Amino acid sequence: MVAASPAHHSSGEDQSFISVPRIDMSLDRHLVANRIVKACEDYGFFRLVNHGVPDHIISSMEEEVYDFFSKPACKKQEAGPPSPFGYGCKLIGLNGDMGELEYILLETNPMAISRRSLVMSTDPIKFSDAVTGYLQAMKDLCCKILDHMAQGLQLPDKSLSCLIKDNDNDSCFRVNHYPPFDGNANGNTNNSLNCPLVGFGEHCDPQIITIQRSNNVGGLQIYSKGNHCISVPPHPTEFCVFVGDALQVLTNKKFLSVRHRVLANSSKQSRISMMYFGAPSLAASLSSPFLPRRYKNFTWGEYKKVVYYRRLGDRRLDLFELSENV
Ligand SMILES: C=C1C[C@]23C[C@@]1(O)CC[C@H]2[C@@]12CC[C@H](O)[C@@](C)(C(=O)O1)[C@H]2[C@@H]3C(=O)O
Ligand SMILES: O=C(O)CCC(=O)C(=O)O
Ligand SMILES: [Fe+2]
Repeated sequence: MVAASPAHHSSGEDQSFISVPRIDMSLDRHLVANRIVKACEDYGFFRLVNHGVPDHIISSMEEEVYDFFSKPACKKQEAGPPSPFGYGCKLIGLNGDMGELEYILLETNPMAISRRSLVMSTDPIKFSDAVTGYLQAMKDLCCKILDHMAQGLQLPDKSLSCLIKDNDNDSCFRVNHYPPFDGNANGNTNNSLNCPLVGFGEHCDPQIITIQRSNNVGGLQIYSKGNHCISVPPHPTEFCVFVGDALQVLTNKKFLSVRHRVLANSSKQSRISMMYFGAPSLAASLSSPFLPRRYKNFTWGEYKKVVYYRRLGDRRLDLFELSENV
């Protein structure tokens, strides 16, 4: 059991009543661009409606996900351990972080997906079609969001989305399953203080942006600039967008990556989340057009190496900051 002791909370109370920005992508382009920029400046996070992703793309992907997670443990383990891709249970990354979840982490290139499908499903073609379809929709949506951001930030057209369109982009895809919480059946004897159980510990995503979709079960919390903890209600048709570390660097801190976590015991139902992490190629420089520069010069590949040697909750970007008077 992974209980969140008060020492792990970087925030005070849960400000559940604060509502996070909700952006309607079908509105006027200029309005959407400005709202996205404002949401990223204020929260590093927003919810997206009228995003244009067809229902059948989402439902085919979800069907495969439910099929996979309902297999017996020994079958799922054939797709693991994660290195970092593959099936994992409770252990997150290589440095001892634990959570109350199981997950699959996948590459996004179609060749890798079809290879992995062989161990993920008894119908590998159906599995790989569903994943490829979902990932293409996420890539398109990611580029659309980044184009709006570039417009709102008055950057050259496509200057952010070209990082994701690059054939060598390093985007990845994670599906998390937080099993239903049952205090007794889990042998959960040390939770008598009613401590929240951590499904996925507090962290920032390292990439440019993350596009998340969850089923209708809650648990996600984000930390606002003032370090207030905000519970994000689940929604069956919306996506959530998170600013990641790479975008913090590219915008020279105009946007800050959003710290977030998932509590596992807020419901007796299974929670599923599907996370598309949009990342540039390993060779891409993260240098910002905004001056004066707050970060050293480094590539996504250099940053990623640091990420994988660190603990989940570490503030990894601090290592790349330029001191104020340089
Ligand atoms: C503990 C870790 C897991 C992680 C790599 C890391 O060393 C630190 C960042 C973690 C994270 C968080 C966001 C994504 O879920 C993820 C895939 C990523 O890119 O960075 C995970 C990594 C992982 O699970 O391997
Ligand atoms: O399950 C969620 O909604 C968030 C998971 C998460 O933060 C991650 O996979 O990086
Ligand atoms: Fe995350």
